[in-house]
Amino acid sequence: MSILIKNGRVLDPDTQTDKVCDVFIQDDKIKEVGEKLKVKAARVIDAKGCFVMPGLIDIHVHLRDPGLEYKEDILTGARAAARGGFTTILAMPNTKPVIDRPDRVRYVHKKAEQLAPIHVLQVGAITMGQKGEELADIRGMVEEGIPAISEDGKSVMNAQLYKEAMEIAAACGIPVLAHCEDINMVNGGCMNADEKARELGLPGITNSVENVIIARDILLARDTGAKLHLCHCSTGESVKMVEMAKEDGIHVTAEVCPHHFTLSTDDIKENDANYKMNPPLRTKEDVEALKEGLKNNIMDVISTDHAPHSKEEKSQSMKKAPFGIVGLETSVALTISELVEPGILTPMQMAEKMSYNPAQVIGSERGSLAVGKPADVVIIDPKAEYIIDARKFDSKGKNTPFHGRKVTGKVKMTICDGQIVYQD
Ligand SMILES: NC(=O)N[C@@H](CC(=O)O)C(=O)O
Ligand SMILES: [Zn+2]
Ligand SMILES: [Zn+2]
Repeated sequence: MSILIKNGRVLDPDTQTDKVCDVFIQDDKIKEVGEKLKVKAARVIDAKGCFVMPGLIDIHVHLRDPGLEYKEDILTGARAAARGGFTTILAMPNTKPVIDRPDRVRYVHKKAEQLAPIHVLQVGAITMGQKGEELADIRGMVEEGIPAISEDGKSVMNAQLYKEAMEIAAACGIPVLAHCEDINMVNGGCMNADEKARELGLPGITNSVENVIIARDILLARDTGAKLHLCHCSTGESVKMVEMAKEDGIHVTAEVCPHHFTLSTDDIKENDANYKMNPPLRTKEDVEALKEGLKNNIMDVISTDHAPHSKEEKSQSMKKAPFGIVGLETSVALTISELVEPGILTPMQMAEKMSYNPAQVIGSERGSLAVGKPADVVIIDPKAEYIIDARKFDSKGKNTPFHGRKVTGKVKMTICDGQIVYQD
């Protein structure tokens, strides 16, 4: 099959292309990029007024498969991703059982190959059962194709064990995706520790809960030479520490999730657990620091931390409900509405943070529209206005604080390996 995407604003960080032109796809590859291409194509798409970017890459997703399929499964999660403009996603290993062995990685990759419209890569856990006691078979899982290791959902609190894992990751050439949370400091907290928490009578989570582990992980990355990627950064201090680490030449990258640059603790509605996630929504000052960090490229990646839960689970009180919100189907709209429209990020920076940079973190050849690359492409109308309706999500998870929010920016089409996998 051949596809000609005409007249879009092509934004490709890899080739530094930002101009209105055409993209010609033949079979599963980018065949030609240029102005007014004279080619015969089976399908011609008019992308006038739209962004044409390399397919988006989300390196932080929870697919809940195996074992928690009532929240999400590989097929529904991958469909939600395609609808959100993503052509590659990384699935975190905090499933049931935990993905801590090669055969468990194989299960996900096999099922994804059979069912998923996009690329699903399984991340391996760091310790057996995420118990923090003994290392998982990291080398075995690398042979099975994991692009990274992570203990996401918690931190490996034993720094010596964690350091050993980082050494293995460094030797294998894969990054460590770090969830930074000192579990001893959480103390039952369920939202940011601030005036609002006192008002609501809820126990708080301080910035230090995150900051102390970020500091530790950066120091261990320096000692081990491991590639450290900091997940869901939420504090102003995290931005400062990442900046310092980069100045020192330490291999560290960092991500910010749309909810952390869109909402602050002030937006929390009383006893609505759709505002409960880990790390929690922080203060306006933190939000400003995250935006500034994204703008000046200290923060490299926008990831969703798509964390689906059932309606029953999220209908519980702020105290009782599990942490996490869905994000695959709202990320593009929030990034455009909150960062691109107000001029904080250029459209090119959006392509960097949602596609090219995440590809670099995991050493993927994707995230590029260079000739010869896999034909993973997303077409986005940056001017389309609509109201987010969680009931229309392909994800099983409807747990979002953004239901009913007016946004700008809509995914019109997602193409993966030359196949149209989503069309608005
Ligand atoms: N972010 C969350 O609030 N929850 C995630 C775990 C995690 O990403 O730490 C989950 O698995 O539900
Ligand atoms: Zn996490
Ligand atoms: Zn997560």
